[in-house]
Amino acid sequence: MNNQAAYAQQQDTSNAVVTVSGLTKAYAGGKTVLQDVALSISPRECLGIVGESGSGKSTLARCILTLDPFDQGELRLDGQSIRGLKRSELKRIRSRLGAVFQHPSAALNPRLTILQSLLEPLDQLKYYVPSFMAGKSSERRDTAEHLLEMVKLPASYLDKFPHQLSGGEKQRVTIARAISTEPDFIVLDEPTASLDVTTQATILNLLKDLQDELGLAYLFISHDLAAVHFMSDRIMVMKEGSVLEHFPKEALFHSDRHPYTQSLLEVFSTCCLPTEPILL
Ligand SMILES: Nc1ncnc2c1ncn2[C@@H]1O[C@H](COP(=O)(O)OP(=O)(O)OP(=O)(O)O)[C@@H](O)[C@H]1O
Repeated sequence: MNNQAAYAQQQDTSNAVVTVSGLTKAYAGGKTVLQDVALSISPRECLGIVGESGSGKSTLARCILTLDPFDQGELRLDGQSIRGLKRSELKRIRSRLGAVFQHPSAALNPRLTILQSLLEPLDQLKYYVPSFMAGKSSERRDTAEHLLEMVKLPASYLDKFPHQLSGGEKQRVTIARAISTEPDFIVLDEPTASLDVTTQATILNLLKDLQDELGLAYLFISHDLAAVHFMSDRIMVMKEGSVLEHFPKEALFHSDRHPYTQSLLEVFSTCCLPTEPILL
């Protein structure tokens, strides 16, 4: 057994919020984009995924979010296999998942106020009262105000439209929306890639604080190796749809890393990392 297989086998998957095994997918008429992918994510844990463009990171995220079908393998969310689930069961499971993507402008309907956008997911769960509002007001506006407070935006933003917010503020709104239904697990697919460096750091810190406060598990996808190192407990490297290696984050800079991982580090340090591996 190689180190990689031994490390994967050490993961305790008994209470994992997400478990993927043997996941394989090809787009219609195209080549295989995911090949025998396996991973698990425990409660309160962050798994970082890195790999060059086109290596299948976002496709994997979409499969885990049940937004894309896959051809082979198994996906378990909160211990339950999604295979053969009824629509109502899938809807309930989906409400336990959150997602934050690269472009907040694309994620927010320009014609809706921040109040309307924020409450879209909760509106779909008709009788659900989030625990953070238990014993408090059941007014929608109060719930939305509380969500904005959690991402450090003032209540006055509720009546604004997305074009009146900066990129970082819009991303805070999408984060507030992602946590509104109290998911256990959130996919963060390049959540800071469209933001300037200072805003990137504040958003990453916010995501870390929310993870601690709410006990969230994350799947964090990024080309920014410093950000992945900062956010993640474990790191998985993907190449051409397969998992190349998988290690605790402390081992990112070890000399026995796969040559491909070392080449990612080299490219990153040349373009983005002049002195220190961690910017935050
Ligand atoms: N809807 C689609 N139809 C067909 N092929 C697709 C589709 N979406 C992605 N692909 C292909 O699947 C492969 C993996 O794409 P994916 O977006 O998952 O990679 P990625 O690692 O997330 O890339 P990036 O870092 O650039 O976001 C690529 O070859 C891409 O062209």
